[in-house]
Amino acid sequence: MSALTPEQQAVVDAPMVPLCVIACAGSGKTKTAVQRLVQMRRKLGNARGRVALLSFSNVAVDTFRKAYDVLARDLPAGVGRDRVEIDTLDGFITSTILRPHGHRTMGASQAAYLVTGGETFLGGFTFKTPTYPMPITELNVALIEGKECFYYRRNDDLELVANGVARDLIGRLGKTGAYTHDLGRYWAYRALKERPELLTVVVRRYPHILIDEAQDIGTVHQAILQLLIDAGACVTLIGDPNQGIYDFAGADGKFLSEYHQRPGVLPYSLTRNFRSVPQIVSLANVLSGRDDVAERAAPATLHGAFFTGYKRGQHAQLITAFQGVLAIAGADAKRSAVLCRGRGLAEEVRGDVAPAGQGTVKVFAAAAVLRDHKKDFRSAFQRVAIGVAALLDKPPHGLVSYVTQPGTPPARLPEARALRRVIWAFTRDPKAGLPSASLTADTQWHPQFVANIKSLLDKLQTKFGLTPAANIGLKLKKTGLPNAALSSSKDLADDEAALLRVDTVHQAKGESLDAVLYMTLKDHAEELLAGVGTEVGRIGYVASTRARNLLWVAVPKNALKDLRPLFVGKGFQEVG
Ligand SMILES: Nc1ncnc2c1ncn2[C@@H]1O[C@H](COP(=O)(O)OP(=O)(O)OP(=O)(O)O)[C@@H](O)[C@H]1O
Repeated sequence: MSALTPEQQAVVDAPMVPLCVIACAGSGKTKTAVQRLVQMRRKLGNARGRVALLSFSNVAVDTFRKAYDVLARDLPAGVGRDRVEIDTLDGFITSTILRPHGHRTMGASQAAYLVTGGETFLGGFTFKTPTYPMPITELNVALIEGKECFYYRRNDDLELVANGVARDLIGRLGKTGAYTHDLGRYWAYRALKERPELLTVVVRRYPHILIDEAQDIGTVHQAILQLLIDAGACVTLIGDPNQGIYDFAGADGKFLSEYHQRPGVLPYSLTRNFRSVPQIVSLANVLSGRDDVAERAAPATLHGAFFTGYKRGQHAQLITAFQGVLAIAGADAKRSAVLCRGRGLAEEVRGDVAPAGQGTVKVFAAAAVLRDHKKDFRSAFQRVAIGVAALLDKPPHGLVSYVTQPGTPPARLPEARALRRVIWAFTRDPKAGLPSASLTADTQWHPQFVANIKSLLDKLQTKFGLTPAANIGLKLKKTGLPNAALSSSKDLADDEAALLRVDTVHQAKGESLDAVLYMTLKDHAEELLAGVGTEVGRIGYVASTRARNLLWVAVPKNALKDLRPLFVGKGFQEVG
């Protein structure tokens, strides 16, 4: 494992008191938190009491558990290395408070159990709204300055439910022992608040609690933590307030950002970004008003932050262009993504995504399979265009999309139509162009392909002035091709199925991606450019900071004129 930086080490070695660690994107919070856990365990020796390391997603918990298993092997014998609890915050609340003790507060005769909405008996648990009755699974709780507040969501708005009505309904359901995700936290809070002896037991068992991604702590979580803190728990928070994207759940990041103001809490910060190239770290600094440092040097391949326009309903053209650039930037399509602010847009875009390959020769090999096996000439052509662009030295921006999409090419690419004809001819011709997928891939298909693609590249140079890339020999290596007919290769069939992933930003939280295409509507882009003051701004910030090498922000074409100066002002370059 790589060495810790001095600022990471300072967090790990800090005294055994509550810490507030404010960290930038890509700063290695995971590594720091798990090393801190090991160090705490080491310092505690055989003392009774467990240390809890809590986060918000199962993926994060899994990563923590694996890392702890490895690191804990170095703990000296006799140290209570098993006295740790690694879980989600909700998992911890459920297993330590709600399941064993919740039923008493709920007035139930059996242990508390989760309901998710499909249970038939829930039909009797609804609340009135101005339109139609809502099921109790839609009822949410917040605790604002110690006061309970009940609400449900209608589209993007929060609608309040009268306290008396909500309490009555929750109480009735509670008597059956059932709780929903949201109500589970509420009952756990009430159990701790109403039974001081229970609070004492929990704090004695968990005197130290570390919380990662602490910007996501919601209001009921906060109230539970406050009770634990008041009863003597030593709580450390690690997170990035600029990545708080659960405002709607009452998590506005303030609990984290103001935590250091409390007496006895020591402030720490992590300011070195290990994930992104310097250009993307600079952009993140401009957006967040921070001054973080890029640990990585700029690579020789295409990288940085770009913006471009797209026509509504024509996502395919944009995504094809992005895929063309992925190959040029050496980004792995499987570790890249198209990200959207909301689920609706993600679904709309998902319908349009073209297949992605891996490595330039594989792009062509997959094209041959698509043509000969699936008779899908269009996709084969698209693949060939992507592959050809990847073999050129600085291909003109937008080359792939202008070659593959019908329509008038721009003035700066007058040759796009003629190029289209040449690449089509190559795609269709198994003799002088893309060899047949029925040939043995490594011994027959590959040599013929290399000869034909080289003569295509010669033609592109003499006719269109397009120069082949310098490392062409390397790019045309046959690595990964099987000693069997191409069309029988399972690997390639899998590649064909592999789509460039389209997700919401929320789904990509915590990830590192080679390249990100953040697909926006005008207001999403405006808020991204305005910084991290709003939730949509922070969603844009999270999307941008997932990118290791390449970030494209796409806006509807009709918004481009208004937004161009703003993008340029923040340091983005325009695609093409
Ligand atoms: N000291 C270090 N030396 C080298 N690489 C490191 C170091 N610390 C962290 N990293 C690497 O930095 C990358 C980012 O780390 P991580 O995913 O934990 O970031 P993060 O702080 O959780 O980011 P975000 O909040 O943006 O999701 C990982 O690839 C990790 O291995």
